[in-house]
Amino acid sequence: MRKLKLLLIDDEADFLELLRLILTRKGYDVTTASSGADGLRHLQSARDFDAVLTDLLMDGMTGLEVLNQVKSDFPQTEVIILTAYGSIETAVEAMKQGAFSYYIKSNDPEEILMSLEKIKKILFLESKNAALHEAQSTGSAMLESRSPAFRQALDHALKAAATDVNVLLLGESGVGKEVFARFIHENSARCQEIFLPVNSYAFSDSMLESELYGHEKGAFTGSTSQRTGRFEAADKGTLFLDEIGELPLSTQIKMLRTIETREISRIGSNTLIPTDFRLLSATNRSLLEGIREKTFREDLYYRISTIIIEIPPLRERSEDIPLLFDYFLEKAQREIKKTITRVDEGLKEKLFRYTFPGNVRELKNTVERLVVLSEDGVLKDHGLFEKAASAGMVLNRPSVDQSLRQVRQTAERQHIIAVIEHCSGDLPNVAEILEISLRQLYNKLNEYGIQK
Ligand SMILES: Nc1ncnc2c1ncn2[C@@H]1O[C@H](COP(=O)(O)OP(=O)(O)OP(=O)(O)O)[C@@H](O)[C@H]1O
Repeated sequence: MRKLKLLLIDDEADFLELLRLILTRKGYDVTTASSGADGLRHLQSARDFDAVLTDLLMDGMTGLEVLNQVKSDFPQTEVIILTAYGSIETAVEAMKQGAFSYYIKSNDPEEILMSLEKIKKILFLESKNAALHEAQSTGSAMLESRSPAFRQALDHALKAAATDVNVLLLGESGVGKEVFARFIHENSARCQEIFLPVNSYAFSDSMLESELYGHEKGAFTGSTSQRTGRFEAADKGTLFLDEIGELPLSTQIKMLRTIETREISRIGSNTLIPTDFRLLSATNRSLLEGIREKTFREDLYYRISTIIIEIPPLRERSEDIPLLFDYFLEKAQREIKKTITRVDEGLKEKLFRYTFPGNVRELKNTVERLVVLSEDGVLKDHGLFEKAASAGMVLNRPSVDQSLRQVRQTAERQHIIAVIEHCSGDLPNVAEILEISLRQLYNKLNEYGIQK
């Protein structure tokens, strides 16, 4: 855990220096100020002190005034009142006004250390709870599926959750790789511990290493305080590395060692710190191609991919669009606080035939947008798909690396599912519309893995 950052305020220079020495030796990061006004200037410029220790009786601004100012401007910062024996009553009054504790200057300094240890524990629990809350608040998902390929992926995820092995999640952007990672974590023995996502894209190469490994104060320009990295913070829990294909080669080498030894050292330190994390990774790029092009290390690939789970794009499980649509519609109504009483029939048809290049994320965003635009409880398409088409996202537009056969199969599969939905599962009727025999229809259903 990082050092607590303290501000000491006292106009008695000798006592200030003595306390500074004691606390610095105990490993605290200490700043001193000789008056209340000077202290507030430090607070305003640094803004991230964990605790202020202030004398009560000072010329100019008193300790009580400092306390009130801190509590109104920096409510997260705790205040410990330092006082001489004669003014205990005022110190007690300070506690009523929000001080964390008070210390009588003639007593054993051990008392101050105990108060600071308590603050440290509270801060640690708060940060852990915040991370856990963040992890759980986005944890809900719609994992029911009629698609055999998606159900198989889920089944593999559940089996992987029962073990502690490294899992690599593959799939296009927006298919739900992070949703799967959370699902694995929540079904694993580590479910009570932290789930920590890191997106390699979000950081520059140099920042990424410090994000993963942490750093000591002064390890590089700008590192003004010590920082715990994600590998260390994920101890006992699960670390989810998204976009792993984007890792720079230097970080890949370092990571390989970390995965093998389960030890890290912060940048600027040689001390090895053990950490027991479970690693889940994801990418929407071909890592095998990366290996061929020498942008991804083969040894790291084998380390992170004990189990590989491939999540199909939404266009290959379009039978799930109605389920997902209902799920997101319900959610959007709750969040946006609008009630939808009717969905335009034409809209459902269009949604169903659209290929969703942005996958589940795009479906979710589309539904949210339509709920916002809805009037009188009616959900209409508002020309959204025409706009998408004119912007180049033509309905059913295949990606350029697909063969004609693949394009034909995707289109056929979607069309068959749409007609089954239209005929409420009446297969003879479906065969008639498609102008094929019932036997040919059954063959197609088997070929495309469509549930009847
Ligand atoms: N099965 C699902 N149930 C509910 N929401 C889902 C589901 N799958 C995806 N989503 C939603 O779609 C969005 C994208 O999901 P997620 O971030 O997991 O995708 P991803 O594959 O990791 O994307 P990227 O590669 O861009 O990081 C999120 O808002 C997520 O909540």
